[in-house]
Amino acid sequence: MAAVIKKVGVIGAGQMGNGIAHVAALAGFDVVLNDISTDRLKSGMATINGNLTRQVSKKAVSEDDKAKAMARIVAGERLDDLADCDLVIETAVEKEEVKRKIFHDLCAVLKPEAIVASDTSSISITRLAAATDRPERFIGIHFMNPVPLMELVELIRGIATDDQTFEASKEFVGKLGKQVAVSEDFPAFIVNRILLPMINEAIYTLYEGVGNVEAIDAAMKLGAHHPMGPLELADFIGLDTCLSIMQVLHEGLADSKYRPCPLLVKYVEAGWLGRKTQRGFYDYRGAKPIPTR
Ligand SMILES: CC(=O)CC(=O)SCCNC(=O)CCNC(=O)[C@H](O)C(C)(C)COP(=O)(O)OP(=O)(O)OC[C@H]1O[C@@H](n2cnc3c(N)ncnc32)[C@H](O)[C@@H]1OP(=O)(O)O
Ligand SMILES: NC(=O)C1=CN([C@@H]2O[C@H](COP(=O)(O)OP(=O)(O)OC[C@H]3O[C@@H](n4cnc5c(N)ncnc54)[C@H](OP(=O)(O)O)[C@@H]3O)[C@@H](O)[C@H]2O)C=CC1
Repeated sequence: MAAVIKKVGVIGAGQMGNGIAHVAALAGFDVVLNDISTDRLKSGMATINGNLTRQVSKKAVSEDDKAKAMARIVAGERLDDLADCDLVIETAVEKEEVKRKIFHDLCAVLKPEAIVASDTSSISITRLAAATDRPERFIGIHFMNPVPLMELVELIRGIATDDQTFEASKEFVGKLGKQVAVSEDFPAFIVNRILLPMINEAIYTLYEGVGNVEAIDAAMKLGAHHPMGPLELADFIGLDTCLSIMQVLHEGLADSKYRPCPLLVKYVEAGWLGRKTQRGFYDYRGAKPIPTR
């Protein structure tokens, strides 16, 4: 029988972490949101409040449900605050060494029967599971951005993930009102295996001067009916995350077709990570985004 999940811990209060806390609380789960930074925790809570307020104004959520959801989320600054969670989802930066350290420290305080999951965009679930004391209760639960709006969640089993963990995770995702796509544990899974090479190619198209930022985004929005242009989407995802995913694909599949575009590397080195730092392929500091190339 699948384990019963009532209390969910979320590690990392960035764009994915606050989105996951938002949808879990709205679905009736008790949530503990954790981050190493107190400021990030505060801004994560404020973002959830703002997004719920927007849903109330659109009549997608009632005032009462918003208040109940906010009351279900507790901000916890220490990993100890997650000790009695039934499921903990890690959504810290896309860096394997950071995630491995989190899992090591988390497992020391988390109740043994709890499930541990990662929202990683690309990193091997089997390898991350090996950094825990419970590889059989470890799984990839990969949400899409923006979490409150996107319908899909990928579920990725590591080599040791047991059936109870998979079933409990599937049931949890269903309770959030999302659809599951099951992916094998290959670099970047399904969505990012397809999406990120497209984004990387758009950056090469810019790098080689085939088109400027506006032309490339307009081409894919109007010519292929994508809701966002690939460069706008890269800024939305975060250029650091895009680069990490391309590096995992390049190293994991050892194929030069996944070589990260040098221009993407340059933007990340400049600290121009997209919307989250106010500058990427667009500059977001003014009233309207301005292309940076
Ligand atoms: C990198 C990875 O590992 C995996 C990934 O996630 S890859 C990224 C996947 N995501 C995508 O590809 C997103 C592509 N973009 C889109 O689908 C759309 O642009 C979008 C859904 C994000 C926004 O759509 P839009 O029509 O341009 O925006 P906008 O009009 O501002 O908002 C649409 C609605 O969403 C709501 N909304 C926007 N952001 C929201 C949020 N964070 N929370 C709640 N509601 C939100 C708005 O209130 C609005 O509601 P109504 O339709 O009721 O008016
Ligand atoms: N962006 C996207 O579109 C998607 C991203 N993902 C994945 O989700 C994860 C998070 O991405 P995203 O939310 O965009 O990134 P963000 O940069 O928005 O958020 C990451 C958060 O984790 C915090 N953090 C860093 N180290 C730790 C730690 N040791 N303990 C607790 N918190 C920590 C960061 O704090 P600080 O800034 O202070 O370092 C930050 O608040 C990544 O693995 C990413 O690949 C999955 C799906 C979509």
